[in-house]
Amino acid sequence: MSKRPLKVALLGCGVVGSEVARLMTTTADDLAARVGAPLELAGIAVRRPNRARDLPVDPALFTTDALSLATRPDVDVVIEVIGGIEPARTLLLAALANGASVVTANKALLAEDGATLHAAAEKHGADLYYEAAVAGAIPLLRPLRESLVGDKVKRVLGIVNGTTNFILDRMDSTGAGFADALDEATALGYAEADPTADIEGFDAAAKAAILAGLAFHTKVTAADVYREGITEVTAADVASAREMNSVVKLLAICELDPVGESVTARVHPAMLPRSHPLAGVREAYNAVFVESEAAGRLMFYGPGAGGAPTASAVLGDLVAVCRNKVNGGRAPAVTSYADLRVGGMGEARTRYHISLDVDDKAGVLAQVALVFADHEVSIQTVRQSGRGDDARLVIATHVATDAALAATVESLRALDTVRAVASVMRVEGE
Ligand SMILES: NC(=O)C1=CN([C@@H]2O[C@H](COP(=O)(O)OP(=O)(O)OC[C@H]3O[C@@H](n4cnc5c(N)ncnc54)[C@H](OP(=O)(O)O)[C@@H]3O)[C@@H](O)[C@H]2O)C=CC1
Ligand SMILES: N[C@@H](CC=O)C(=O)O
Repeated sequence: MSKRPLKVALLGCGVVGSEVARLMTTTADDLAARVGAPLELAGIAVRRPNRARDLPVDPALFTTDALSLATRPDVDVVIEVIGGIEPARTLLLAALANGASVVTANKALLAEDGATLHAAAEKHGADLYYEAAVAGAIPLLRPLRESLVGDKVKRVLGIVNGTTNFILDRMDSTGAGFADALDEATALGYAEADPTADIEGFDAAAKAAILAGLAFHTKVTAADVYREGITEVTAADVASAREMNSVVKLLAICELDPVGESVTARVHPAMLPRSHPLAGVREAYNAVFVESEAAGRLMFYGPGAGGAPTASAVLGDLVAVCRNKVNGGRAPAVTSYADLRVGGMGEARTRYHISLDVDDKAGVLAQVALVFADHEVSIQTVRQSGRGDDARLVIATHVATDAALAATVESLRALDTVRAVASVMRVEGE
């Protein structure tokens, strides 16, 4: 084993960083054996150095001067688990310019400015690894970057946000309210520092951008991703889904068009039949299907958020970049040669379920059908349940444009036999 310890600067010591610090300390011998050199924590940058932290590390390691720590000449690797765009971007660019390799879990930054970080890593001969940025503990980015690089990926589809999956699962399985379920997800360390990023779909959109870029060898940013969060999903939507033996999930879908010229990436809630494999993904777990030409359909599944699971992915990257330091190598380059057109969602393929609370009278179906015909929107199936005040129609339809959907829903609302439009939900996987 090489005798010189590799020095590691840890930027951030919150939900993820504290588990990284704990595991680096408690598994130091194993990590040293796997790397071929001991790893030494050079310092830990935080905002509040005097905050009580129950960690087996020397309190003298804590500092508020993240920039000095990240650019210390003796630091070999910088781990960034602060989050957000700034100061993280400045710190990582300074660390890379200093020749340090970088491990980060920061999907927001990678999805906004990953190209600049990759260019800096390339220029300074340093590594940039970020397995923890997408789907927590699940090994997914390295399989895309390395294992599948000889294949042609055509589609990536899955659940990539633990917090929203936790909320939707609680609403479905225990009838919990949205706010209570979000509080629970936050207390468990799943949510972002500002949980708006989770519930409005920004976090999943950032992950979709990273996945699409790696899968299709092109540049995709979060701004390219069509995004809807789960704040509009109501208890009625979840109940409608349950009535139809379905669940509501927040999906991220990245697709290469059939001729391979353009890419779409979208994030939105959708109903999935309970028989669909993604419907069984509970709590803060994530699952992602990767469909490629030669391999076919692969499924990646595991804990998508939380301190220890995410720290596992960070430590995997840490060992990889340290091995590269010891052996004088570098990670395989991330390719973005394809320069594909990037767009949002293809509206023509949008399927919806529209649930109507109706008066249980003869003629209601004919009235509803006429509305769809008037707007030139085709009905795929109609299911009727309940009687009297509980009567409900669920109409599966294919809508070409958002305007046609809005006009159809407005006309349905105006019918005297329709008491309420209970939910309008996009559908996948039937
Ligand atoms: N939580 C999760 O399940 C997952 C998180 N991630 C990503 O990991 C990163 C960290 O997340 P998480 O641990 O949950 O976040 P936390 O909010 O729990 O921790 C953030 C840490 O950064 C420190 N910090 C904040 N601002 C500064 C600053 N200006 N200078 C130095 N330190 C600073 C905080 O210091 P102090 O402790 O003093 O407040 C805290 O230790 C984010 O990018 C997140 O998206 C990725 C996958 C899963
Ligand atoms: N807030 C994120 C954390 C992991 O990326 C999530 O809930 O998935």
